[in-house]
Amino acid sequence: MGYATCFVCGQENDKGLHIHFHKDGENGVRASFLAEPWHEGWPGIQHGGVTSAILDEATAYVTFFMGVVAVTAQLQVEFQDPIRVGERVEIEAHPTKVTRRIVEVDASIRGTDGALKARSHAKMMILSQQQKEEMGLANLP
Ligand SMILES: CCCCCCCC(=O)SCCNC(=O)CCNC(=O)[C@H](O)C(C)(C)COP(=O)(O)OP(=O)(O)OC[C@H]1O[C@@H](n2cnc3c(N)ncnc32)[C@H](O)[C@@H]1OP(=O)(O)O
Repeated sequence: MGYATCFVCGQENDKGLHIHFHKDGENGVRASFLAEPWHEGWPGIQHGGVTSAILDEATAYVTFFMGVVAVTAQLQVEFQDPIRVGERVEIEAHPTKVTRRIVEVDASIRGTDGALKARSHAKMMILSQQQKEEMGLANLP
């Protein structure tokens, strides 16, 4: 699923996070992740950029499963509680508003006990055929 070389989900990206996202209900997305030592910023704490990349990807998978080619135009992240190295977290995303060109998505990361670690609100812009061509994505559905 997704793209083999993607930094977050690509199974062929040696340096990637290798997160497997799956559909949850009609439009939702779910995944799980274990923070490793090489994902830290401050000692023992997952880097906020890694957290943001995971939220961005979960958001993108909502549109991916909708069958449109979209890019993140806006991503607003709240970091609520540190994600510790060695800690498993659960990731979830779902659409909140769909218009002709923009899909708004809420995503969250929680501990296995359900405690909120981070959440985001994003706007995904659905690309026109011309934009797909300009970005080299014309061969995608
Ligand atoms: C399977 C998973 C694959 C992995 C995917 C990972 C997801 C990603 O991280 S994608 C990479 C990161 N994102 C990007 O690189 C996107 C870079 N940005 C762009 O390419 C462009 O700015 C793009 C396409 C978002 C918008 O460009 P464009 O379509 O020309 O916008 P434009 O025509 O000016 O505006 C259209 C409307 O959207 C609005 N808009 C444009 N940009 C934004 C924005 N950033 N935020 C909010 N609204 C915006 C405009 O205000 C306008 O609204 P209205 O029609 O009401 O006036």
